[in-house]
Amino acid sequence: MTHPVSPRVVLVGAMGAGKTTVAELLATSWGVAARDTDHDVEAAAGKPISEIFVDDGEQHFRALERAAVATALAEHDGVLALGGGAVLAEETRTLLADHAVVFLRVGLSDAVKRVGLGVGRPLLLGNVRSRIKTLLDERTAVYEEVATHVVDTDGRTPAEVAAEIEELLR
Ligand SMILES: Nc1ncnc2c1ncn2[C@@H]1O[C@H](COP(=O)(O)OP(=O)(O)O)[C@@H](O)[C@H]1O
Ligand SMILES: O=C(O)C1=C[C@@H](OP(=O)(O)O)[C@@H](O)[C@H](O)C1
Ligand SMILES: [Mg+2]
Repeated sequence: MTHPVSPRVVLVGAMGAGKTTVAELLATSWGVAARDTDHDVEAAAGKPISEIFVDDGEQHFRALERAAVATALAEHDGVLALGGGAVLAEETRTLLADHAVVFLRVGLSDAVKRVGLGVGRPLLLGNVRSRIKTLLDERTAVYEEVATHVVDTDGRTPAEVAAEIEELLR
């Protein structure tokens, strides 16, 4: 790791992979802080993600997200969860290149079960299943590209996923 401050691990993957949930579990286990770029974006905008999309558009959300990721990578030394689309930005992929990055892999059917109606996730408006399928098809190769480790989450509890990450990074 070439940075004075760096997250112990950065979690990437699709909506419903469990990034936010597993980040909290890992951080608790390690006695460090969990941080989530979605929360940082909401704090910066002063409103929930769904409202940012409606009021300001996805492009504005992505700009706030790029800035939130860059700041968090530079100053957070705990566990960092990204939003599912953060890795679409080339700038973010470049910044991730010298970090420990775990791709939490989730298949279509578990992802659909976990996100429910998709409330709070504006990209899932409409048919949740077909939206997730499209996003998995478009993005899986990108998650693989940025990852230093891959962990399967299908049929496993968040605690099991967190335990595997601890083992991998031990
Ligand atoms: N391994 C898992 N098994 C079952 N449910 C999970 C798992 N991981 C997360 N969840 C649930 O799925 C939903 C989405 O999880 P979340 O952590 O917000 O995912 P992400 O941040 O990757 O979109 C939450 O309700 C969470 O409790
Ligand atoms: O995949 C995406 O483009 C998005 C994922 C969401 O985060 P989670 O992956 O934590 O749900 C959130 O950043 C926003 O709704 C867009
Ligand atoms: Mg999340």
